[in-house]
Amino acid sequence: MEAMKTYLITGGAGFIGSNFIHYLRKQEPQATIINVDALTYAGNLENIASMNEDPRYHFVHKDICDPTLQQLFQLYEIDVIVHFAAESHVDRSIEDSQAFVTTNVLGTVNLLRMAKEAWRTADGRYATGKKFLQVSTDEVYGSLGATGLFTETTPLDPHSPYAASKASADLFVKAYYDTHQLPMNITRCSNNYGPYQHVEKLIPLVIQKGLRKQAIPLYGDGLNIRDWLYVEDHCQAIYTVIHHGKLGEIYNIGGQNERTNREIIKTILDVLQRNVDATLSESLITYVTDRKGHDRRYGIDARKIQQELGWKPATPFAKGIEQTVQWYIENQTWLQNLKD
Ligand SMILES: NC(=O)c1ccc[n+]([C@@H]2O[C@H](COP(=O)([O-])OP(=O)(O)OC[C@H]3O[C@@H](n4cnc5c(N)ncnc54)[C@H](O)[C@@H]3O)[C@@H](O)[C@H]2O)c1
Ligand SMILES: Cc1cn([C@H]2C[C@H](O)[C@@H](COP(=O)(O)OP(=O)(O)O[C@H]3O[C@H](C)C(=O)[C@H](O)[C@H]3O)O2)c(=O)[nH]c1=O
Repeated sequence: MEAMKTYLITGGAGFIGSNFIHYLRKQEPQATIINVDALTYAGNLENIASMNEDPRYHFVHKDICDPTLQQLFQLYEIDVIVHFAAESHVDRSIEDSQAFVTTNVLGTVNLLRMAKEAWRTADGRYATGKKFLQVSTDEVYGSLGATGLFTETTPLDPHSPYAASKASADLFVKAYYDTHQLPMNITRCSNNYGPYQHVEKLIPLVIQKGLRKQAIPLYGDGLNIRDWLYVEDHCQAIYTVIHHGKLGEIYNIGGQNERTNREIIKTILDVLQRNVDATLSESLITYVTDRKGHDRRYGIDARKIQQELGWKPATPFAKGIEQTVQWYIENQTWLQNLKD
């Protein structure tokens, strides 16, 4: 039987990190889970409140740039680092990119240095079972035209400061593998949706505005395309890569579910009309000035993870969006309690 693992999760109070902690606990009831989160505006302890009584769960309120995090490697025999913590919102990175460089680049390098120090043995090798999992994004590849998909060998061509900071972090993770053989994988996923996502992001924003009958801002011509994946499917993909991913490899993750932003908004309004208010109308959609440098289309070729590791998305979009809208309807106080 495999020994119980100890996981260091960064950013576990955010959207995907908190969903991952719930997913991991279901898969491994005995695993030790350490959640390091600085609780920025995007971190919310309510997302993981159900873990509070769990004796094998430990919350550490710290910044990933803090060098004293090294102490955690003395306190615990950490096996896997799942690195979610990041400044994650493109619009904020356009306003001011400093925090993106600090957290996404310098914070990642701090973690890589600590993992190398803690995990490397005197002969320069690493014990089996150690892994640094860098949770990255398809935005590092830039933007697609009308055809084609991002593969793992698509050249990096980030456009927003957010994407540039994630691409830079990915390159440091790769450099630690190439130079120090630090055991790692990088995953690059498309747009996620589901419970606990901050209202600054398109899908929760549309649900909130719809519930309040307020104008829904749609950037540019509304025809930019994203490839949407239900967050639990992303969590399952990450878990699969942790356990079966070949060291040093990059895996794209996506839902084969491309939609225009206009289509996404209409779908959500349709769910709200059926469940909450039959009078809601598309007239709430308000075209606003486009995002600067707005990537036109993302589309993921996920054949590598599907064929080599056997992962595929389990949640059809119609089902995922219905249960997501339902979750926000039932958790409106969660929406109101968010920090700006
Ligand atoms: N949201 C998406 O659609 C998507 C898609 C692909 C990849 N990703 C990547 O997944 C990861 C998680 O994204 P998300 O949408 O859950 O983000 P999020 O903004 O919801 O959560 C980020 C979390 O990181 C924490 N954090 C931020 N700076 C920190 C610091 N310096 N030290 C410690 N903690 C810090 C925040 O408090 C928060 O809990 C990110 O790395 C992001 O790049 C996101
Ligand atoms: C907030 C908002 C967004 N939009 C548009 C802009 C995008 O074309 C699309 C989705 O925007 P959002 O900011 O929700 O997500 P992306 O910019 O695609 O980035 C997201 O997906 C990737 C993979 C990550 O890696 C990011 O962390 C994550 O935030 O809707 C609007 O039209 N109006 C709005 O008010």
